[in-house]
Amino acid sequence: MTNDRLISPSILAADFGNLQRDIEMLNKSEGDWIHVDIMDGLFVPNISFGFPVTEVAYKHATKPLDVHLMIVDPDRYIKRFAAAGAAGITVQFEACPNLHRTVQVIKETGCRAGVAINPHTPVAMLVDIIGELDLVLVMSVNPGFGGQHFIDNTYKKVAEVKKLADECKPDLFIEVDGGVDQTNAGKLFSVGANVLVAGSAVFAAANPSAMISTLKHA
Ligand SMILES: O=C(CO)[C@H](O)[C@H](O)COP(=O)(O)O
Ligand SMILES: [Co+2]
Repeated sequence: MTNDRLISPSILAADFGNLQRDIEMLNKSEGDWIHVDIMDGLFVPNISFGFPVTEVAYKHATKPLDVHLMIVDPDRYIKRFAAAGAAGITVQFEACPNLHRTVQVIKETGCRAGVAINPHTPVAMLVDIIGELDLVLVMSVNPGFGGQHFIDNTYKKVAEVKKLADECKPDLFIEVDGGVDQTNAGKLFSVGANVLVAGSAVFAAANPSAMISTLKHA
């Protein structure tokens, strides 16, 4: 497995009536992680799901769960998502007034620690914490819903994260989430992303597994 072109399909777009089937499809695909989107109706204007669905995903998955917390005050729930099976936990920069502490709490659980930045948040806000992180997630839509249109300014932001990472954190995972499909995946990898999340592009495809391969080799 190469480490520079990972795909993290989002189960937000899966068929929840057939979640086990969809996760088994992901297990057999070229996907690397399984992205789990947690929305609380406060940080974002939508509610997705919580611990029971995460536990079901963990029960059936043979791949690491990449948990994306779009919730206010995430410190309250980090340990519970770790116990539910997360391999990595990403919090939103905008939801964390004491971000170093939050990152420390994630690391104490043994999970990979990630921070996501919304489309309006400058990459420069991460300068004083990037050395502590395992992953930076550049949101390429405003979080809260699947199936949104990719924001083109993301390419510039990914290149900025890559430049920072080259200076102080060369093994950083640089992930992009929102509106990722076969029209932008290749360019995202070329500007420095090494993990792409895809929900709609995968699960709306006639052959989701083949779409994962298309994105991985874009
Ligand atoms: O975090 C998210 C939304 O806030 C999702 O991970 C993202 O939207 C994936 O869905 P799609 O590929 O359909 O845009
Ligand atoms: Co997400």
